[in-house]
Amino acid sequence: MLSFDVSYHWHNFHAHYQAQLALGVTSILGASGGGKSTLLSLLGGYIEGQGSLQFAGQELLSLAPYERPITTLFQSDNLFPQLSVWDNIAIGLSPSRALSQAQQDKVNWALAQVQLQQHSDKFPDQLSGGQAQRVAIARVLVREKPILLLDEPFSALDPKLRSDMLHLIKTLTEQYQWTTIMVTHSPMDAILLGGQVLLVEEGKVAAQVPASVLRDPPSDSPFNRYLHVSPVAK
Ligand SMILES: Nc1ncnc2c1ncn2[C@@H]1O[C@H](COP(=O)(O)OP(=O)(O)OP(=O)(O)O)[C@@H](O)[C@H]1O
Repeated sequence: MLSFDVSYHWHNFHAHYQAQLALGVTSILGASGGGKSTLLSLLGGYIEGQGSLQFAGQELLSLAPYERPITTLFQSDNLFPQLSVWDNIAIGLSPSRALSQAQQDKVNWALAQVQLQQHSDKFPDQLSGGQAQRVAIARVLVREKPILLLDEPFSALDPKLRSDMLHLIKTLTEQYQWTTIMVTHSPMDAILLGGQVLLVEEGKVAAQVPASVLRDPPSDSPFNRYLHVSPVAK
């Protein structure tokens, strides 16, 4: 269980997020400027908030990003351009990339999980956008952190690749029992991933529902405003 009760202030933007997230996937939806990325940055430790952030009984808010049981996957720029695919994954295990045999086996295993064994000697500028994100996912795999934060990681990909990636994240989250939190602008992505959905508005968690509710929200759902569904028309 990941639970948070965190406040953050930036000029006129006053946020106070509260929620409890079970294992599995949670998507974060909400209008632009509502505070989705700010919430993710607070969880990852990239900005400083006040309050409490607990995972499996441990308080995380006072920890630096690298001390938290968290990996973040950004929209792009997840890879080091001067390192090969192999080294980009190896660096998740050791900053020096001097790996034991067991660690090398793990890199190979992660490459196989994302089906990039043939590409291990390539460099990021030789990869497609989807391949680059799969390398970043392989690094998430070897790091073995139980919480994965995704900030619109697949929005630059074409629809087929995007749905492949979402399936991969869904499968890996179930297989490794991660707590995965993804910011997205697409209700369809949230439905595809399943799990829970948070609606973030004006710096608050305005609603938390199972993703399946988005298919046909009840007439009094706060999601209607966001989805542009008129309660009268329903
Ligand atoms: N460190 C910061 N620097 C600049 N703006 C900030 C910062 N922290 C918060 N804000 C403000 O916080 C508000 C929420 O922004 P945030 O990026 O979290 O929203 P969002 O829901 O992710 O939006 P979008 O969907 O457009 O990415 C904005 O008004 C933004 O200007």
